[in-house]
Amino acid sequence: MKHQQTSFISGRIKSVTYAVKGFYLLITTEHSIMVQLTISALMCILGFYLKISAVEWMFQILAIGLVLTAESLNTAIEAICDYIQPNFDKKIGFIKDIAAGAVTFAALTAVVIGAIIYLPKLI
Ligand SMILES: Nc1ncnc2c1ncn2[C@@H]1O[C@H](COP(=O)(O)OP(=O)(O)OP(=O)(O)O)[C@@H](O)[C@H]1O
Repeated sequence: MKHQQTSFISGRIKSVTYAVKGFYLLITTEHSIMVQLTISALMCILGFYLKISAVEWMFQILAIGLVLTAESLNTAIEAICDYIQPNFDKKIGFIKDIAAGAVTFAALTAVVIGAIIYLPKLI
């Protein structure tokens, strides 16, 4: 029982370590993530500058998390596609297109949230 508990805990610690490694890889090697992080940082500076409310911060952070998560999963799907089929393939093209479409859904959501928060303060 004690051994099982130890392996459960060490297994969880290993999983977190791999997840942190993946996070580090995403932010240091993936240009699309770097671009999204830069936009997110600029939005946060704007948020501080215009003193948005706590609820507005929550929505902004949710929108940023949504876009970064979608972009990260899209990157993973692209990597799988490139690994299993490096050559041109119509089905791979379709898979990559719909994965990118998911990012567009997230980005549109973030744009609408951003517009609701900032347009009344800027116009
Ligand atoms: N192996 C392939 N076969 C068919 N079409 C492909 C293939 N690879 C890419 N494509 C097409 O090119 C588009 C862009 O693919 P790519 O992997 O370059 O994505 P990207 O968003 O430009 O990636 P990155 O994050 O590297 O800039 C895909 O959505 C798809 O339409």
